[in-house]
Amino acid sequence: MLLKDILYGVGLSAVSGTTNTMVNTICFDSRKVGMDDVFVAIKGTVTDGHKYIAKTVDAGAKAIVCEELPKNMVNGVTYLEVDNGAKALAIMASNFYGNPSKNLKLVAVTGTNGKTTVSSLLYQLFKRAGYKVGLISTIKIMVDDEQYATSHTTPDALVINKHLSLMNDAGVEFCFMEVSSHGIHQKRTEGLVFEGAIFTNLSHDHLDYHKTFAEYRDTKKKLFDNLPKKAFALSNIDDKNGLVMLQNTKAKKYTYALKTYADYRANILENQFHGQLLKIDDNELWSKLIGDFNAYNMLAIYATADLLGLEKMETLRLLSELENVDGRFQYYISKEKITAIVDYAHTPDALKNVLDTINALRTGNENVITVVGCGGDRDKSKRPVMGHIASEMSNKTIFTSDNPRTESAALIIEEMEAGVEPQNIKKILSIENREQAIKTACQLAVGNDIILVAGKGHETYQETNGERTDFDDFKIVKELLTSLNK
Ligand SMILES: CC(=O)N[C@H]1[C@@H](OP(=O)(O)OP(=O)(O)OC[C@H]2O[C@@H](n3ccc(=O)[nH]c3=O)[C@H](O)[C@@H]2O)O[C@H](CO)[C@@H](O)[C@@H]1O[C@H](C)C(=O)N[C@@H](C)C(=O)N[C@H](CCC(=O)O)C(=O)O
Ligand SMILES: Nc1ncnc2c1ncn2[C@@H]1O[C@H](COP(=O)(O)OP(=O)(O)OP(=O)(O)O)[C@@H](O)[C@H]1O
Ligand SMILES: N[C@H](CCC[C@H](N)C(=O)O)C(=O)O
Ligand SMILES: [Mg+2]
Repeated sequence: MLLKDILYGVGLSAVSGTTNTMVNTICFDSRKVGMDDVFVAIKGTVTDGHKYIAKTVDAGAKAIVCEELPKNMVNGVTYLEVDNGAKALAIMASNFYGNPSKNLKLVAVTGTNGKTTVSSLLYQLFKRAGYKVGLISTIKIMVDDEQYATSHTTPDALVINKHLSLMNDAGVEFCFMEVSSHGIHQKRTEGLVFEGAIFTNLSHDHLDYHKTFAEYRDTKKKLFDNLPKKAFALSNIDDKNGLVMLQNTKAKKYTYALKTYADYRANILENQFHGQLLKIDDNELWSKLIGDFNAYNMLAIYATADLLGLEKMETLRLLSELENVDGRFQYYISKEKITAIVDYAHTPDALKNVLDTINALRTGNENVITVVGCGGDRDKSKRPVMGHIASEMSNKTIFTSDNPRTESAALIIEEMEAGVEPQNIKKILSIENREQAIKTACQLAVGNDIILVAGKGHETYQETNGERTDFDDFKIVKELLTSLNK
């Protein structure tokens, strides 16, 4: 493709060389640069792409996009100076793939919890309504029925646009995508044209990366600030930051809530283990997904379907058919009626919500046994808080490992233990090996007890020192209960 076409809409502050030249592809990692590529230098959290410019020229790069022109420029190579490398990359990626977000209705879902649930269920609902649909989520990318693996909740701009372009080829009309705060901050979604954006909620997470809660909130808000006028901005105003998200947006504003007046409202009429009865817009609806948090998710989906033009009664009918997303309140009931629940709750708020939901469903003296850990190389400040919540809200808690990455699992567990209040200390155990921890929970459980295995949900690995070994909470807990003949 012609370099000048890739650069359309990228503000250039200095140019050396010609842009009227063909380039092969766009690259932002020097280790992957090949002949005739354009390399975009990005300042990252670990290193700075600008350090590798000379290397990429040696590897055959035909053009360099950077925030400061290097002192030594090689003849025949085009150097382009931009304000922000990450932003330039996103716009270039969009141009390179033919601005695919313009050819479908792209809806962003942001918030601390519920992004995967809301976007995956919207995908399911629109599929059931007969449309061709796309999904970009933590679990997978779907180009209608075609599945692709993914490594990020919000992938880099090249991956996003490549898959959106595949969606264009497949005739996809609607695409639902998770937009994480890392994604917004690193400008992975810059240059995308959104039809609308949904805010689910905001609570404690990623304070290692964003430093303060205000910065974390303002990063999420940017998604709404940048929406076009014709888009919709849909926000949960029961959340105390719900209105903040809408403050400066040009888009059409819509609200949803369970507890206060809003454009879209719902009530929970009945809550059972197998589902809940909701009232949305004066119509009753049976949802297979339980818990107050899923009432919010259902309402967000209903509102979005309405804003995208689906017929309300049809939406209500389809909502009642939706199935749980993998690893989100996924449960198994054993022979002895022990219920094992696997849930991706990896933030204090999610853990509290799941335990609230479980505790509200208890009918007798059954025990709740929670197995939980916290990820390594991620927000450390959530560890004691999650330790406190688990031990306070369960009869027995087993702290264990959850992707320790480069940290010591034992030290992470100690940080969780630090949050346990004196009266709860006798309720906790710490077993570093996650399989052993789950096994102990299974051994302790008797008929009607509930085992919650939290934090990894759909994940099928355990990551230690950069190595991933197979690990699947749901499979393991089910196998253990069976082998223990429970
Ligand atoms: C902290 C973080 O988000 N890091 C992301 C970031 O990497 P980075 O800033 O560390 O990059 P870096 O290593 O400093 O390198 C800077 C630049 O130099 C380049 N480089 C580097 C080395 C070299 O030899 N040559 C070279 O050119 C790199 O390609 C990069 O362009 O940019 C990379 C490319 O897009 C991402 O893959 C990487 O995600 C890492 C792996 C990650 O774990 N991210 C997680 C925390 C994340 O993004 N999570 C959110 C979900 C959060 C949620 O659930 O809410 C997500 O959206 O997935
Ligand atoms: N609307 C919600 N409000 C609060 N908690 C929720 C909500 N929806 C789901 N949860 C809880 O949070 C967990 C994670 O949900 P989900 O995977 O949908 O969130 P996410 O925002 O995609 O997370 P991530 O940031 O890791 O991608 C669930 O397993 C459940 O415990
Ligand atoms: N999207 C979340 C996933 C956390 C899941 C947990 N199992 C872990 O590995 O920490 C994050 O990047 O913080
Ligand atoms: Mg997600």
